[in-house]
Amino acid sequence: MTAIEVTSLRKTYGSRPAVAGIDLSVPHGEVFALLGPNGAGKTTTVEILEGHRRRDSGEVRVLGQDPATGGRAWRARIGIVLQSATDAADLTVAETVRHLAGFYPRPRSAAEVIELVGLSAQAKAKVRALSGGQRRRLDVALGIVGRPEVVFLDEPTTGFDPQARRQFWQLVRALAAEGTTILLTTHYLDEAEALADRLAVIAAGALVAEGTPATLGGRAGAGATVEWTGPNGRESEQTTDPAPLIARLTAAGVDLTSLTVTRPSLEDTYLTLIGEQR
Ligand SMILES: Nc1ncnc2c1ncn2[C@@H]1O[C@H](COP(=O)(O)OP(=O)(O)OP(=O)(O)O)[C@@H](O)[C@H]1O
Repeated sequence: MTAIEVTSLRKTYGSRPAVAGIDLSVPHGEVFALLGPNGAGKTTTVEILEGHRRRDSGEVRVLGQDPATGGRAWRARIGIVLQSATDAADLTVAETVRHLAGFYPRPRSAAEVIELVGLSAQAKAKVRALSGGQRRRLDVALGIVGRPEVVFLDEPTTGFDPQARRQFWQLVRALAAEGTTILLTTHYLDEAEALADRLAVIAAGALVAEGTPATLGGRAGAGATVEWTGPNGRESEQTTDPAPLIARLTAAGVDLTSLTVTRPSLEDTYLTLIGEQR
């Protein structure tokens, strides 16, 4: 059974379609990334899946349940990290996590979650005294304390420093290794590439491409650029099959340490896909 199933999802605000017929299918245990420019419809889609927003039409199932009618038991199996930060509160980090843990039937221990998100040194600090990035880590802690089967992460690492981002990636991998299904939105293409088993690009409310990080938008079959230093200086050639060219260059005595083979990055592919929509 799939963890998340979406068919012909539509949502319009006023006369403006935000989600204009999206189909998605995410199997159990997969890390799935939703990419797309500002206003593409990612948050709207995710909030409908979380049961936080009503759809106009289409079918949605999360863990077999329609989120629009999901009850408390279903909600306890879902973890949510919203785009907006946790409300500033007078509680400490540990108190906040413990408080939320009390709403779940089989929560992780507060100390474990605080450790997982790298906030142990701040456990006794008041939430309102945290920095923006620390506050975001607390959001993540609150999203996973209930040991959810599906976690929705909407731009989870916005405001993280590079070290915190890498730490967060480890956390996502650890959750995935435990079999947690993860739906992630991000504007960081390196993050999508590092974490996602599969990804989808949406633009103007429609899905424009779907695939693995290696195959998205025909990336695997895209040509490579081979560059080397020859007798006439720096030279380059585009090819879909670099091996014969490299063999030729080797036979011609080209200095191999000068040789580079580059393929379009995920960001190149993404920008091409988005550009085609404009
Ligand atoms: N509550 C709302 N009322 C009216 N319009 C809305 C509302 N929420 C979102 N929209 C509009 O719907 C469209 C999709 O917004 P959404 O927040 O889903 O995009 P997004 O892909 O998550 O963008 P971002 O990357 O900036 O977070 C946008 O045009 C936005 O202005």
